[in-house]
Amino acid sequence: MASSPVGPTDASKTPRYAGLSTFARLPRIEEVESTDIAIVGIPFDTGVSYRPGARFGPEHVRASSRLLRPYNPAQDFAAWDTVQVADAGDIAPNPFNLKKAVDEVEVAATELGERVEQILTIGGDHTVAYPLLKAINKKHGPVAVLHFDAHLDTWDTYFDEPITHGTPFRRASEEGYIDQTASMHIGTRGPLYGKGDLEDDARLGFAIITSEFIEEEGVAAAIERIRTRIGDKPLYISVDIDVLDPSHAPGTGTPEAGGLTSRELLRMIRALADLNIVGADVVEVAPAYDHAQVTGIAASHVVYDIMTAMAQVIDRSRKAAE
Ligand SMILES: N=C(N)NCCCC(=O)O
Ligand SMILES: [Zn+2]
Ligand SMILES: [Zn+2]
Repeated sequence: MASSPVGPTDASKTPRYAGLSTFARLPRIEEVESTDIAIVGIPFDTGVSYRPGARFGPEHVRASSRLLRPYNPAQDFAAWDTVQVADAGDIAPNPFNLKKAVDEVEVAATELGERVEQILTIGGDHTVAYPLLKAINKKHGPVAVLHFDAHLDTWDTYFDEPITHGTPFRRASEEGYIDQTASMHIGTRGPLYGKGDLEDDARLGFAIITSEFIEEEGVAAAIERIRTRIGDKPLYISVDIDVLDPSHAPGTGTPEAGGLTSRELLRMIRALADLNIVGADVVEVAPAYDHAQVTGIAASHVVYDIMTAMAQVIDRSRKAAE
């Protein structure tokens, strides 16, 4: 872009607790000439199987993101100096009809994707990953999905319904949006419906790094496996905040004991900054069960580190084109 990017409201001039909420107090998309990375909320939770409330996730993550600062030392990168990041507001799909809702998300994400380089979504329940992958498929073809979650989310139906927050990656795999040789779940744990769940999941193209593996072998070993499987394939990152232990993320709809720490999750995300990231979502923040923004802050930092990694991807490709 010609002019330098518009950054967030200056916290040394306007206190960070003042003003309307955008992610990290960044400008709204209408306020800038062109946008490289759009942060967009999807307040939606009609797909949940247990505790509702993820429809209030986007506003909670935005409110919990006010303390973020411009320079990310963990990636040695200042995203907002380099690319234009803006808050694109919310995609607000039909709350009463799941089929209509996923179609609306797909259309809105496709349109937004034509205007910006990358979209980083704040959910919303995990249902939204299905239409988001459908939209990204039109731009990039099948993508490697790196899915951080306590759950597989490759189940078939609930109450005979195919579109739910427990089924997005099965639908996406069946419809050909994911690269079945390069996709993975990270942080999986907890009870399943049966052993067949794992067989179905493998058939749908996912490898698994369990929460237990990370405890036993360590984060470095997990990173090594992720990098080997994904390589330079176009990469979509989907983070269900329930991948974190409930002590790190109580504010979510289907919590499972024995999860990751926020430190482990952030370290894995930072290690992916040189991969070919093409899109991401952070979902399942349900503020009614949160306390002191514990979950909101964890989610806002996950968004921040993914955003920084995305900005590095854009910066690299611009430098290579020069
Ligand atoms: N995507 C999330 N968070 N949860 C899926 C759990 C589906 C179930 O109740 O079996
Ligand atoms: Zn989950
Ligand atoms: Zn999930």
